[in-house]
Amino acid sequence: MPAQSLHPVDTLIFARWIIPVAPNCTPLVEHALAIRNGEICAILPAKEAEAIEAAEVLRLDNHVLMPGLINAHGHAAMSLFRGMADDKPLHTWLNDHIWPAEGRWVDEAFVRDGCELAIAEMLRSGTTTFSDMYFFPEAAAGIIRKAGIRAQLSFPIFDFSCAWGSGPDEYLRKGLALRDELKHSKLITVAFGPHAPYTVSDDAMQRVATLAAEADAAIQIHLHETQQEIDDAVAQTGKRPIQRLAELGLLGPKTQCVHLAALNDDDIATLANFGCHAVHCPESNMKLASGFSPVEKMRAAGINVAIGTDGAASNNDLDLFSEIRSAALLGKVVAGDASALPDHYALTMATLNGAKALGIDHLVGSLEVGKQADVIAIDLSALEQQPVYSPVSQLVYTNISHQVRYSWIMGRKVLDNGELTTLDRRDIIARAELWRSRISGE
Ligand SMILES: CSC[C@H]1O[C@@H](n2cnc3c(O)ncnc32)[C@H](O)[C@@H]1O
Ligand SMILES: [Zn+2]
Repeated sequence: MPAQSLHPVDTLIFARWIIPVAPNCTPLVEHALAIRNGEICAILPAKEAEAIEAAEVLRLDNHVLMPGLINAHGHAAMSLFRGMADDKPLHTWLNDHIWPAEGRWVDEAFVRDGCELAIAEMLRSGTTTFSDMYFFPEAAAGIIRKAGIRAQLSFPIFDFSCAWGSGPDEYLRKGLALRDELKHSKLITVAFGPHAPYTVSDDAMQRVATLAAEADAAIQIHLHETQQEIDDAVAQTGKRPIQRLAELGLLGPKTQCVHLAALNDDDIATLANFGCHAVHCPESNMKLASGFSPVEKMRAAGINVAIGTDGAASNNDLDLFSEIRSAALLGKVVAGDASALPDHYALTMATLNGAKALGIDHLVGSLEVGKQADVIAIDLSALEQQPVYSPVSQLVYTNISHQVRYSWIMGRKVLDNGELTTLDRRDIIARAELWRSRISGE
């Protein structure tokens, strides 16, 4: 597109490198990206871009521009439980610590404050889209709107009562009402969030499958997280959870399967046949000693694999760049092959693959003309990144998240030279400390 036809644009960003992710991660050197009405309207060599008129121009020497990161699984409000129950295996962590604490503390105010803390952390470390599965998703939606971040809200469904509702009937009614309320939202989508095979009955699973198909909605579920989950299921039902979900109609191209840290080759073939997406959470899987996800085998089978942090109570941060690095390193160990999970694939998992998993790859996940301007800028001039042979390598293998300087979501600047523009960092920290002292009984 000739530069003259682009006048005027809202934002014009010159950068040393642009990593578009699609068609690939090969960096464009000394290029510029132009934004108009929240969309990317041009990516062109810097020299040509000088002719473009813009309301705002940024010249980011030694920065790399790339698509905002997509955290495909988490429980944002659990940030307020960060560090509360460490060094325990999943089932002890959940049954003896987290579920009792949630029963005691989680209400709308907890979700609002925890969600705001999580979003602030995610924005500061380069995430522009996240997927959340937690109680009071309406409260999360309010904070998401305030922050200006993009999100998928997977409303929770399980067989038990909680502060948000009495059981599957109420969860489905409230979740569908939220989906209806947000149907015109440009930033939020609403998905079904059946918690896990071991907390949702066959009847509730079937209702989720039917209602999600009717609504053409996505489903996100914790699945095959530990070998114990599978052994218990086989003992109780005679079936592996993936097989049971396949029979109940839960698996399909809109199903996002989180963890998958205990899989055999038949499980992988089933997920691939149904076109399911995988969400890999390497740090949570390691911290809870849940298992190893065979990412390379899933990739070879044609499964789209995205990345998530899980909640900050099992990670213990929401830094997706560090998750990318963990995924790349662990992928090599699990495959027994140093060439497994190469840097460009790890970066794609946290961007375009995340967008595909959440069904929003027509909008975000790569820097392409016509896509929404969800863009981040990372400064590669710090000592810890020198020398820069390859910006993709620096992003994946060095400690980079503190170098995220700018972030735009739908063209709106939400991180400006490292400062949040929509949220008050000090106020968020003060409220987190209040929750800590309340929960600690001080
Ligand atoms: C029903 S809201 C979500 C529910 O999930 C719990 N949770 C957090 N992390 C995990 C995990 O790794 N596996 C299973 N369940 C998890 C969270 O505490 C909420 O109760
Ligand atoms: Zn989870």
